[in-house]
Amino acid sequence: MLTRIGGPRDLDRLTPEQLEQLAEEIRTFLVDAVSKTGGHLGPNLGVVELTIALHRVFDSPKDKVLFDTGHQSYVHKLLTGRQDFTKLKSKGGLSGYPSRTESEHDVIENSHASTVLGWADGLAKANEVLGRPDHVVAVIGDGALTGGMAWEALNNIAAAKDRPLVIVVNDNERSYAPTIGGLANHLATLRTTDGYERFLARGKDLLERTPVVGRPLYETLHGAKKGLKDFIAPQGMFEDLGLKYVGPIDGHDLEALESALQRAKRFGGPVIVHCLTEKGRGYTPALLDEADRFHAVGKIHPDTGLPVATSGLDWTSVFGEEMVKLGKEREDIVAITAAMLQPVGLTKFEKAFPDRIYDVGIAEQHGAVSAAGLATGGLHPVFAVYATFLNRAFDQVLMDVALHKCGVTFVLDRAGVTGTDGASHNGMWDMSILQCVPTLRIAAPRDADQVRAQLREAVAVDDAPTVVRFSKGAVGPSVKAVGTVGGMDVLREPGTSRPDVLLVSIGALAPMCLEIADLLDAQGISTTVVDPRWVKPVDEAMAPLAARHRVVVTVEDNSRAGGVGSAVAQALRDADVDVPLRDFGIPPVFLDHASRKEVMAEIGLTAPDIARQVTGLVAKFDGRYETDAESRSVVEPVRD
Ligand SMILES: Cc1ncc(C[n+]2csc(CCOP(=O)(O)OP(=O)(O)O)c2C)c(N)n1
Ligand SMILES: CC(=O)[C@@H](O)[C@H](O)COP(=O)(O)O
Ligand SMILES: [Mg+2]
Repeated sequence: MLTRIGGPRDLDRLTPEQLEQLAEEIRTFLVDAVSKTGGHLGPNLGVVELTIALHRVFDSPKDKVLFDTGHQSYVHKLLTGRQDFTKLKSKGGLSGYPSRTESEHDVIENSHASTVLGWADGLAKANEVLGRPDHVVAVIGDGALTGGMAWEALNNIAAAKDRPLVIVVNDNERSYAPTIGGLANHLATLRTTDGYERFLARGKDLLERTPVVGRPLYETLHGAKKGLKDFIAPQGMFEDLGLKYVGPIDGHDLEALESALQRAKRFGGPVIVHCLTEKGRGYTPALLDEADRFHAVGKIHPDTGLPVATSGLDWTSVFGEEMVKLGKEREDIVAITAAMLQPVGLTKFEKAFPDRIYDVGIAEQHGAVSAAGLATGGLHPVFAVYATFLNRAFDQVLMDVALHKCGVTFVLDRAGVTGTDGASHNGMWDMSILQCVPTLRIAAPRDADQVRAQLREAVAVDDAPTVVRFSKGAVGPSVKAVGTVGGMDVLREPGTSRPDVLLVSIGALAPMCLEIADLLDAQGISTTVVDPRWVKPVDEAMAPLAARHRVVVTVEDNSRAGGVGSAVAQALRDADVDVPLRDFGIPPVFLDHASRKEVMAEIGLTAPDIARQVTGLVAKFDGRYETDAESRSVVEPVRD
């Protein structure tokens, strides 16, 4: 059945039995395909019937079918002519999210949550201004609904009672973990609405059979029905906003879904269709996964759901383990997650200190502001969040945390190129946007030992924000310092008092920088490799050290635009050290999905690429030195 679907209109001729068969085939396909490639298996298993119904009731691409976060758009892809999942999330294969270059049916490409309603509001307004009778349908998860932007949009959408817009709430009661907060509770009461209806029906029947008092009592109660309903199932929130509410609908009942979506389509104004779905539906290993219902899996055995390959020690675990130790040592340390407890490594901390961890939902801005409150209240919050998701909380870091001198530590996981989740997931902006936050300090640990050490240094700062940022996946080899200069670690001495290159190695790129030094050495070029550890502010010893070299090279897993390289260059200028500097990093472009290794090669962040360019650079400058040679090296030996 599935292979006969080349586009949404092929769904129209299917009988109810064939639609059920199609749903079954899609689930089988998803488990089979995604177990081979990895991806968002759980979320997509939960939206099979919903996506089929959406594409039967609405006419994409004329009607716009939008997905929040986009990780649950695999079924949409299958129904819109894309059924080769063999290279899902790999270079040259399908993106794990909607992609305009893939299909005219795709609109929102970024994977940052809670934006779909804003998009929908804009598109609906455009239809209105341009007189287009087309529909806009926005699918938003209960998790994404915990993001503030969703409510900013709802507030605007509700203001236009006659502007058609269909909002489908895909309510599976989970982000990764069960969704938190007042909204989740509200949605939960709505789920009991049909229980409420049964309660009313029973009550009416009983009262009508009760002689004398029954009827008048029923009339009184019926009059109180609105109040009663709001009490038992307060769906008033949406209706009070001026939004028509349809639901709750069984999100796996194709007939019920189509009927509700047809009603919504005809409504002629903003309408919410509240669908109850099951994340991981139809696949037992996902349903049994209490942590996150196989929200995002790697390659797994399809029959057991067990990972095909076990990964070694990863950055996230090193952080998580150290947090538990810190939690035992300091009662003032609390943790914050934005709906990603397990992915950011706080599961053990939560088990050890259940009263000292806060899951704020997908609400990074609130996470940052509440951290300012926690710090002002005498605690030291550690907000663990993916680097790319902190972008949206920049103003809160600047104006709430830093301006008020709050001791808050932001731990940025997935910093640098992550690759397979595409452009919006790379943690490539943090060391640029945070450069301009006064008093904020940034640590970029190079290995597990440095994560532990720098996390401790960070939580020791109680009057300014600190940031500790590290990569995705397995942590690299331990890289020992051979000396120190100022607060910086020397990873390789040049072996001469007249070294050619000062190579500034940032964070996890230390092994690559040592490889660059080896390649330069083979060319007869001497190199000092230094790891600043704290990249913001630039260490005071950097400029004098640079002055003792012919050229300076910085290498970072962050955008070149306003990154550490720019900051070092500025520090040299401020110190009147006029040594040629080349900064290597991520170009300020959106990077197509591919493996991290492939992306790093594409952007030239590899040892051979950089060594080749540095060789040319050294040859270009005739060796003019800023300072006369001093007999003694400025490197302090590491005392064991
Ligand atoms: C701003 C932002 N923060 C965090 C994430 C990570 N993330 C991706 S999907 C997800 C959960 C989404 O839950 P929901 O909207 O209910 O969709 P479901 O997976 O349940 O279908 C989270 C937290 C994100 N994509 N964007
Ligand atoms: C869609 C989303 O934002 C997350 O699910 C993300 O894809 C997970 O990324 P990791 O696989 O790096 O944890
Ligand atoms: Mg959900």
